[in-house]
Amino acid sequence: MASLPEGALMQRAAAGLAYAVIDHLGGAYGKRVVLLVGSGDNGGDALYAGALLARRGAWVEAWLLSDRAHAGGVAALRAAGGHCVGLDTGSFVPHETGSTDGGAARRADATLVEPGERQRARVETNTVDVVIDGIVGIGGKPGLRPEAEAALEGLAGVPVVAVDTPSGVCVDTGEIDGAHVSADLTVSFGTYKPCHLLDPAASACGTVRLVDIGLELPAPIIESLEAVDVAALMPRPAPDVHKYSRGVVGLRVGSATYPGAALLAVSGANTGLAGMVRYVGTASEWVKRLHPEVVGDGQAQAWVVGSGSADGANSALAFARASGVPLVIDADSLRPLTGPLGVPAILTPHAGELAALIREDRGDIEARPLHYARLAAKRFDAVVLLKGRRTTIASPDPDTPVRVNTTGTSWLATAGSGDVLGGLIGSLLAAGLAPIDAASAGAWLHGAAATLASAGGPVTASGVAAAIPAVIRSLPAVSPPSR
Ligand SMILES: NC(=O)C1=CN([C@@H]2O[C@H](COP(=O)(O)OP(=O)(O)OC[C@H]3O[C@@H](n4cnc5c(N)ncnc54)[C@H](O)[C@@H]3O)[C@@H](O)[C@H]2O)[C@@H](O)CC1
Ligand SMILES: [K+]
Repeated sequence: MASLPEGALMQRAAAGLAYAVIDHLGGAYGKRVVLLVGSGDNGGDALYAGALLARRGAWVEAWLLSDRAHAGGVAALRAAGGHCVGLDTGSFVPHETGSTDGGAARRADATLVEPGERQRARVETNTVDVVIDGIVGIGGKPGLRPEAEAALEGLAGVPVVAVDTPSGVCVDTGEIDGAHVSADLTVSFGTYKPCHLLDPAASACGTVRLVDIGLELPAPIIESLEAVDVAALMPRPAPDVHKYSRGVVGLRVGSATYPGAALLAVSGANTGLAGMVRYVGTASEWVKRLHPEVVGDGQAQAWVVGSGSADGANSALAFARASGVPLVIDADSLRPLTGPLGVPAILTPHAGELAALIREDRGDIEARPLHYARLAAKRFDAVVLLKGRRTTIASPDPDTPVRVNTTGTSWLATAGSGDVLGGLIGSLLAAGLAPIDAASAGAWLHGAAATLASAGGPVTASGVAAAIPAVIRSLPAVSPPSR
C-alpha cells in the first residue's frame, strides 16, 4: 500500500465490482441500482462502483445506513449524477473514513445527504434491477443492524451483489451469527476469504468472483485446491515403475449386511491410481466377480476400513492398525476411536458421525465445520475430512492450512458415495500422497467426477466411481516436479 497512491486499491476494487455488476446485469444503461452503504470502506467501494455505473447510464441511488459514509465515494457518486438518501434522515455529519485503504484519513467537507435529497420519495423497489451490498466487509461484526435489516426487507426479491463479503456473516470463520445478506453474486477483492469457502456462510455468497487488486498476500490459513493443484498431486507412473512400487491399497470394508459398501469402496480404489487393490471381507466373491483385478490379503501401503463394516468394524480397524501403514477410517470404524491411533490416518466422518465421535451436537458441527474439523484433527492426531457441501479437511498440524473442497453437485448426496470416496482416498494414500493431500485431492476428484457423471441430472455412487479416470484425464498438464 505504501507504494501506491492513496485510494488506488479502492479504485481497483470499485472498478472490478462495477464491471462484475455490468456483466451480471448484461449492461448498465437504463438499469436501476440501489447501493446499501455502511460506514466503512466497504460502503466506499459500493459508492465508487455506483459512480462508474451512473456514468454508464444507470440510475443509482445510495441508501446511507449510518450517519457516516465514505466522503470521497459520496462526492464521486453525486458528481456522476447518482443520489444519496439517508434512511432515517438523521443529521449526516462529516467523518473520517477507516484507514484500510491508503492509510491516510480523509475528511468530508460536505453533508452527506443534501436537503433536497433527504426528503425524496425513494425508488419503487419493484423496479430495482440490483442491490449492491456495501453494508460491511472485512471490518464488520457478524449480524446486521435494524436499519440494514429494514432496507433489505424493503428490497426483498431484488438480486443482490455483495461487495467483498455478504454483510453480516462471520468473515474469518464462515459461521453465521444473526441476520445476514444472501447474495446472488459476491465480488471478492484480492483473495478469497474463509466465508467464501466455508459453509454455512459460503451458501450466502452465491457465485463468488475474485477481483485481483494487486495485493501481496500472507500465507493462507485456509486453501482450496484447483484443477492445476490436483494435477500436480496426481501420482503418475515413472518409466521404470512396477505394480508394487505404484502402491498397494487394501480394503477391509463391507459386511454380510452391506456387501454393496465393499463393492463401491473397491470401485473407488480400483481406478488405476494405485498399482494393486486388495480386498479382505465377506464380499470377496462379489468383488472377484465384478473387479477381477482385485486380489486378497497381503501387504499394503494403506488400508481403508469401516465403510459398511457393521459388526466387523472393530476387528477391521485392529488389523489395519497393526499393519502400521497409513489408514483411511470411515463410517463404522470411527465409532471405536477414543484418541490418537499411533499411525498416520484420515478420518472421513459426516457431521452426524463426527457428532457421535466427539459427543457434540450435529447442528453445532454443521454450524462450525472449521472449528470442529480442527478440534477433531487435534484430538485424534489425524487428518479429519468432514463431509458436507463444502467438505472441510483439517490436519493435526496447526500450521498446515485447512483445505475446503469446492467441487461437486448436490446430486452427490446419494447412498454409497462416501464408500467410493474412502476407496479413492485410500488409493492416493497408497500411491504415496501425504494424508492431507490424499484426502483433499480425493475429495476434489470425487466432486468433479460427480459433476461429470451427473451432467446436471441424477447420478449414482457407481456412476461417480466410473467417472474418476475421465476427470483425471481432463486435468491440466503440469510439468513433473524437478528431482
Ligand atoms: N483493506 C484493503 O486492502 C481494501 C479494502 N477494501 C474495502 O474495505 C473493506 C473494509 O473496510 P473497513 O475496514 O472500513 O470496514 P467495513 O467497511 O467492512 O466495516 C467497518 C465499519 O462498519 C461498522 N460496522 C461493524 N460491524 C457492523 C455491522 N454488523 N453492521 C453495521 N455496521 C457495522 C464499523 O463501525 C466500521 O465503521 C473491505 O471489505 C473492502 O470492501 C477495498 O476498498 C480494497 C482494499
Ligand atoms: K458487503
